[in-house]
Order: sequence, then C-alpha cells, then structure tokens
Amino acid sequence: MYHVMVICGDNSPLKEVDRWLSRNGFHVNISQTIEQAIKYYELDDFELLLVDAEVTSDESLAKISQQTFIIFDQRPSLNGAIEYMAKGASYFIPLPTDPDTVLTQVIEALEKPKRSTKSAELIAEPSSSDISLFANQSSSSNSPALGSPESGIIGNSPVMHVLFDELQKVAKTNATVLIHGESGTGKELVAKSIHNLSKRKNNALISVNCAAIPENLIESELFGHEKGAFTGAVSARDGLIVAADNGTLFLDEIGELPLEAQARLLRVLQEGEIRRVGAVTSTQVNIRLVTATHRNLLQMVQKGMFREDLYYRLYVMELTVPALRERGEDISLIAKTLLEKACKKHDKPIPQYTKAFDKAIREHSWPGNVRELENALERAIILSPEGKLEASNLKLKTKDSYTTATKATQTGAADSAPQFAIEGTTLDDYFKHFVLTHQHKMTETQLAQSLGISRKSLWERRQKLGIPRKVTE
Ligand SMILES: Nc1ncnc2c1ncn2[C@@H]1O[C@H](COP(=O)(O)OP(=O)(O)OP(=O)(O)O)[C@@H](O)[C@H]1O
Repeated sequence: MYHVMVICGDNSPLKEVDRWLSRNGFHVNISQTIEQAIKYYELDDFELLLVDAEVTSDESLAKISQQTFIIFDQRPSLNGAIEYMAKGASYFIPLPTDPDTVLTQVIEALEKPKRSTKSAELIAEPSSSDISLFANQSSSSNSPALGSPESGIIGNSPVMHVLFDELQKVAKTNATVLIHGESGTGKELVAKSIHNLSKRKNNALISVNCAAIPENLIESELFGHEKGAFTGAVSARDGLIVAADNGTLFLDEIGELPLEAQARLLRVLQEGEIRRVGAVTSTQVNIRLVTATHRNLLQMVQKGMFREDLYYRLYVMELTVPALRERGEDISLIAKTLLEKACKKHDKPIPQYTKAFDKAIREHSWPGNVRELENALERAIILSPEGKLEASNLKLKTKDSYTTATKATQTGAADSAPQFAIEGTTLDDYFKHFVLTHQHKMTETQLAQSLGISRKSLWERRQKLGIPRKVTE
C-alpha cells in the first residue's frame, strides 16, 4: 500500500483528495503545513506528498525538494507552474480538480523516478486555470530502449520497428515533425520520445492540445497577449510558445487550429519570431515544433480549411504511427502491460492472462486503438471476479455498432439536432452515438455546440469514452 501525505490548510479543496485516495486503497496522512509534516512525521516514510501551493514558501519547498511531490494550486498561473516545476514538483494541478485527474497523476508520479529539477515537461491546455505540468519521463542520457515498457511505447512488431528507426533519426535533428496516426495510437508518446531523444531534452517540452482550447483563446494562449489587447486582458502575458523557448513545442490536433492562429504560427516558423496578440514588436524564439493529427491535412488544404504554406512548413518530416490492428503480436504485449497497470490502479491482484482472453483481444479491430484497449482492460479488471479475467467484461463494441453510426450519416439518417430516441441508453451511450453519427459532417466546434458543451469537454469525453475520431475530412 502506498503512503501519501496531504499538506493543506483547513479550507483547502485538497482535503477532498484524502477521501478519494483512501477509497482507492492509499494510506493518507494530513498535515496543515510543511513544517508540521516534518515535525511529526518521517517524510521518507511517504512515497508521495500532495501539497497545496497556499502553504508553501521558498524555504519550505527547499525542505521537501528531495521528496516526490505534486503541487495543487487554487490560483494557478503559467509562471507559477514553471516555478514549482523548477523547484522539484513532479506535477502541477490546478484546484479544484476531479478524482480521476488526481488518481491518474498520483499513480504516474508514484511510478516515475524522481526527476532532476532541471528538465520539465509541460503539458498545457487552454487557460491558466487549466495547466498541467508533467515530469519529464527520461531525461537521462541513457533513455530506455524504444519498444520496452519503460519507454512508454511498447512494441516489437516490424511496423513499430520502422517507426522507432525513423523516430531515432528524426529526434537528433531540429526538423519540424508531423506525426500522423489514428486517434489513440500513441502520437503523444511519439512526440515525447522525440523530445527525450533530442538535444533539447533538458529544456521544456510543452504540449498543447489544439482541440481542447476554446477557439477565442488559442491565439493568446499560444502567442501571449499585451495588456488591453482584448476584454479581460488585464495584464500582459507570455504565451506557451515562449515557455517552449529552447525546447520543444508539441501541438496535438494541429488540424483544429483556427486559420488566424495558423497565420501567426507560420510567422513563428518562417521568422523565428513571435508577436503577442496586440503587440507591435516581435521577440526571437527558438523552438522545435512537433505536431500531430489524425486528419488528412492535405484534404483540409484542398478544402481551404488549412493553410497550404503552413502545411508544407509542417510536413518536413512525417512519422506515421500504425493502427493497433496492424501491430500483430504487439496487441498481446501491450495488453499484458496495461493490464498490470490497471490492476495496480485498482489495487487488484494480477489475474492470469488466458488464451481465451487473448483471443478476444486479438479478434477485435480496436478502432480507438491503444486508448480503447486501455479502457477495455480497465473495465475487465473492475468487472471480472478477483483473480480471473472474463472476455465478456471487456464490453467490446461489435464492428456493426461503429459502422451503423457511420452509415446513418452517409444515408442522411442522422439529424443535426440531438434526438433522445434510444430507450434505455445512458447519457454516455447517447453522447457516443451522437458524436459517431455526426462527426463525419461536423467540425469539433459544431459538434460541441450541438451538444451544448465546450470543445474542451468534448475532447475530454472523447478520451474518457474512447470515441475514435473520423479518419478523413
Ligand atoms: N505503444 C504503446 N504502448 C503502451 N501504451 C500506449 C502505446 N501507445 C499508446 N499508449 C497509451 O494509449 C493512450 C493514448 O495514447 P496517446 O494519447 O499518445 O494517443 P494519441 O494518438 O495522441 O491520441 P489522440 O489522437 O486522441 O490525441 C495513452 O494512455 C498512452 O499511454
């Protein structure tokens, strides 16, 4: 059992976390200040400290710099996040937060070795209240071999070896890389490996999911803004591109970047200069750009949805991450590792991986790729009796349930207006059905609007429910 120390004041939302973690089998102690924790406990007895930024000071942070700790902040800001990472935090999580985020980050922090404070990887989403910082996975010069479980990208199939070879060659250069692949294939992992194997590995890797940022905020998030540049711009702010200076900027879902922001990005690539929104002068930046998309950008160019000049700037080196169904034996290899991870997460004994279970895994087509496999295995672990794995508990959708949705769109059977038609469906089922039947003719923004949610929520629910995206425009 893991021992975790929560350090926060009486009114902190972090107190909730105690309950969530205890329920999931962690042993949790609480202290009100770092000094109190040091006075009454042996900090080495705790594998992880969860600390509210409110109770920290430079001196107290120095006292825990050798421990593994996560900072939670009720008033998050990009600069604050960078500072905490520099002082040794493994992660930076804005408050309030939800149990899933906390559990995921806690487990990842426990699984990763403590990093040096020099290299930080910053995974950033929309606004300052939505920034997460992640410890760099492998900043040492001897990074784990690609394909091994330690590298994060498990794979030993011929198609993956082709990818690993290309990845290693590309990583050493400063070339812009476009990573292509279906949703859930591991494009983000590939981007991280490029950074970790590059000369920039000791500087920041900043990951931005363009699909998760509201369109009206993208430009100021990426490029920063001057004071008064728009309503709400009460002070000048650097954008995420500046935060990636001398490091790597990973723009996931680049196909979702609005045209205006595409023009600004092009300027950064052409001139190596960045101009904040509302600014008249530019500053130099040195970034390596890695982008990813599941979309056919060339088709988007033909439809006027993506700038041709930017496309050719991005398309210097292309890496294609194969779909899971093309990886043969890798499916079992990945399944076994993910199964262990899910057991650890849910504090369950690792069950026997039977032939019948493997057969079910191998026969499915995995349109949502590794993410779908990850979710299915988690379901199987939760639903199956302890120590046993039942294939039926993977709750796999048949091929028909994916194609029916697609056909409905093609025949025009699907309406643009939401319909609550299917009796007995849960809200998640309805959401999934709606997205699958409409995504072929709607942009992410239109989909989100029809569902009455933000683009970010749409993206998050896609991840949670493992809903694959359309492959082409
Ligand atoms: N080869 C692999 N071995 C182990 N885990 C993997 C592998 N590939 C992907 N994963 C896991 O699958 C999940 C999805 O991966 P990732 O987010 O990198 O995919 P993606 O292609 O970027 O997805 P999207 O297109 O939706 O952004 C992650 O939890 C990742 O850790």
